Amino acid sequence: MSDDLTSRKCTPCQGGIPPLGKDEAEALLAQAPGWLLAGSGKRLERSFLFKNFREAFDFVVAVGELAETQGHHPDISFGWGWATVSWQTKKIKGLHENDFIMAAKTSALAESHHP
Ligand SMILES: C[C@H](O)[C@H](O)[C@H]1CNC2=NC(N)=NC(=O)C2=N1
Repeated sequence: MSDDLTSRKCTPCQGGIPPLGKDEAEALLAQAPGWLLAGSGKRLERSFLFKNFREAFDFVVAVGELAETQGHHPDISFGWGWATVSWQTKKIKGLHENDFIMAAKTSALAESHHP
């Protein structure tokens, strides 16, 4: 991997470290308002509501662009006026602090998409 910060990818995405335990994940959840642990504590999920399809779609595109810049990618489902975003570090089949950072960034994007 390059030294260039702009080209670095999520370190936990390379695997080889343990996922967060339930207690650790629950503690971090306090800093991620609105997010819930799903999949027996292996995923972080939140649903967002929007005024229409376009706003939901634009939000999904913005989260996708964020994912590409960060090298860490969510599972997203969406439809007319809603989107559900799920974060997990797939390489470790569970959660890492990075997922909580991405969740916080996702929430900030949602706020800017329905002012
Ligand atoms: C090489 C590449 O960076 C990795 O495969 C990344 C890509 N994006 C990823 N995203 C997520 N959510 N989990 C991963 O383990 C992951 N791995």
